[in-house]
Amino acid sequence: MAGVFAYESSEVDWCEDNYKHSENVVEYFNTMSSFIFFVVSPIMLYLFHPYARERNLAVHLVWFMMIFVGLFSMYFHMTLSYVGQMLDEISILWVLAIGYALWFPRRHFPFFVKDRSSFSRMVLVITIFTTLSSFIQPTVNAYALNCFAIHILYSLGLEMRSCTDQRALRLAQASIGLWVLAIFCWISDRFGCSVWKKLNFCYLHGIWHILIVVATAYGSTLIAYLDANYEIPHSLPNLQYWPRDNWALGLPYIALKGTTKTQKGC
Ligand SMILES: CCCCCCCC/C=C\CCCCCCCC(=O)N[C@@H](CO)[C@H](O)/C=C/CCCCCCCCCCCCC
Ligand SMILES: [Ca+2]
Ligand SMILES: [Zn+2]
Repeated sequence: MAGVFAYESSEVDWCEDNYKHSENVVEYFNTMSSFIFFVVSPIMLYLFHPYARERNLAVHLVWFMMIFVGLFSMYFHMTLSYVGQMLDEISILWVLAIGYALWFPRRHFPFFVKDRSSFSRMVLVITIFTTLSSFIQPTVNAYALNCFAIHILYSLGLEMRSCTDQRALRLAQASIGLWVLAIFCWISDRFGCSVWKKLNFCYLHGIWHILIVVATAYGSTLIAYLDANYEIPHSLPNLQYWPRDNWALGLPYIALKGTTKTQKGC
């Protein structure tokens, strides 16, 4: 039993050299780069607040859970233990489940689902089942999680087809661009390690951490914005950037401008 907590008890070992900078931390850069979760999550909790107050305070669960994803990611890379890997992957699964339950567009619900509460209950049952199944073959979990990302991109593509809102379109391009870069780093670290070792650059998984957190900040704001246009159009949702609206590298958020119904472009 204690073996599942043992250092390097996970079958996964990322490209970064083990114990290079510390005898207690297996992958130092991968562990430290997970700190980005603790920086971005509180800011996103703050930026999501006006939208969450209007729509549903449960929205805060997404970025609240992301703090735990960061914590478990740090623990995983510090130990490369089996428990660390499972906590890291299962926490990502639950963030995705919360995102689906909150934001999956009502008009795309399966025919037998009548409202969002039934849909959320269905997501809960599937997530519990998937959590239990994740212990059967832990090495395939990460690939299965990435398939959810592909489904999110597909659903976003469908939504954006009829969108004429330039800010939303720009945010979609940025989110997808960041996700593509992130997934390139993740796959390259997994399968191209020998090449990166020759180049003496084994930090791609750490870079993935940074890119995927920013992609999630961009992507979740865009999804929430599309949701706000359908669910709370009277609050006139508007996309802005923090800390300054004209700063292209800021974090996006939804500003609510009022209470009059208007026709939007998405
Ligand atoms: C309509 C549905 C809306 C759902 C939106 C919810 C979006 C947030 C979902 C997930 C957060 C991703 C957190 C990533 C944590 C990375 C930790 C990590 O690096 N773990 C690795 C091991 O250390 C592990 O191998 C990684 C496994 C793969 C994880 C795949 C995550 C999918 C990310 C989905 C991102 C959506 C971006 C949207 C872009 C338009
Ligand atoms: Ca390693
Ligand atoms: Zn990681």
